Amino acid sequence: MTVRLWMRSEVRPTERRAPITPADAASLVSEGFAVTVEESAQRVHPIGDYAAAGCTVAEAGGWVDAPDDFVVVGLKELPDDPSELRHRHVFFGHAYKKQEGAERLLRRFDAGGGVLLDLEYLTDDSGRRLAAFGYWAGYVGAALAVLHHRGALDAPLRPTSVPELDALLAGGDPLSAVVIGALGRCGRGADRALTAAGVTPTRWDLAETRDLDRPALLRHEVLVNAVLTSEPIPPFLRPEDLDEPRALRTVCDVTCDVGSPFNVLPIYDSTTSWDQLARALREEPPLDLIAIDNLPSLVPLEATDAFSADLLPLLRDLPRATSPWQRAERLFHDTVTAIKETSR
Ligand SMILES: NC(=O)c1ccc[n+]([C@@H]2O[C@H](COP(=O)([O-])OP(=O)(O)OC[C@H]3O[C@@H](n4cnc5c(N)ncnc54)[C@H](O)[C@@H]3O)[C@@H](O)[C@H]2O)c1
Repeated sequence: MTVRLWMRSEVRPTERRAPITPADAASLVSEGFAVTVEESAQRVHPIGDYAAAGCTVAEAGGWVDAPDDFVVVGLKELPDDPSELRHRHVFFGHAYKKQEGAERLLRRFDAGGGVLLDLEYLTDDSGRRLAAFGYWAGYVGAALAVLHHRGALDAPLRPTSVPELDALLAGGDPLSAVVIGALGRCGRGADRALTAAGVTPTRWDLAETRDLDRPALLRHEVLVNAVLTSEPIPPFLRPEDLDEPRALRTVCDVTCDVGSPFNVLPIYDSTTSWDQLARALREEPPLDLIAIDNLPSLVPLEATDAFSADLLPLLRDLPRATSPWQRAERLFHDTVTAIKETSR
């Protein structure tokens, strides 16, 4: 049976990324998938490239009326309507950590008989995520940290590209930087930006933070935090550490776990944004924080291409319902069941 995919347009006007590139859509079409792509005013790849790849073009928001067997693929949130969701949807639902609106979203699926196959929970057998934007998030986070530190960046930020950022990073004054979570996706991306800036960072991962040396951390001018932890660990910096002697002037928290019990940087209480890039945590000596939670959207082309390359093999496996898809579906059903039981 032909698997029919429907790539929807994103609701957020600043979201230029897409989960599937035209080239990867062409591969799917050549392998027997039917791929429909909605028009979008802001998507980084033009709709004509998808049409040329053999995709059917539909108007923005048309997925709502698509036949039941379509698998609807997107990245970020769905619009508030319809109230009942009857398709299988692949996107980042942000629905399993008690986020705002999570229960309402899951109830919409339950009411319509649809299923959320959450991109964040497509994992291999060891629990590692298979499709993620981390590399370019870390790259952009470190690039913003360096450029802000050098006074070379003005808000509001606008989507740009890696060659443009590389050019801005090249040739500035040397600085000292530490990346924590250096071996992960974001950490490796941060390393790339720092290298482009002529900086060889101190690279810390699990082994180097086991016996945390905070004074050593504070001796760096720039900190890029890129850890992913699923258990509470001692914070890397606490508010009182900021009043110790320090060279540290700029913190970029790529992890952005503000408000979570796993937060390793409980030195701030709200994120920054494209409009307000940085916030002062201390005045004398200064210490600025960057904590932007949609970093990869700032390099939409590179982020889209990398993500689609991750997602393509998973989409190919969709008809066979391989274990990542089974786990994602089980998580959805288990969570919906738990919600219904607690509200009984
Ligand atoms: N701000 C954004 O726009 C954005 C975008 C994508 C990802 N993220 C976030 O960035 C974080 C990292 O994501 P990732 O894909 O790079 O994860 P990852 O799993 O690839 O890497 C995380 C790294 O952190 C390390 N780590 C874990 N605990 C540590 C500790 N106590 N000390 C030092 N290192 C430790 C791990 O060993 C690993 O190398 C996640 O929280 C993710 O949600 C943010």
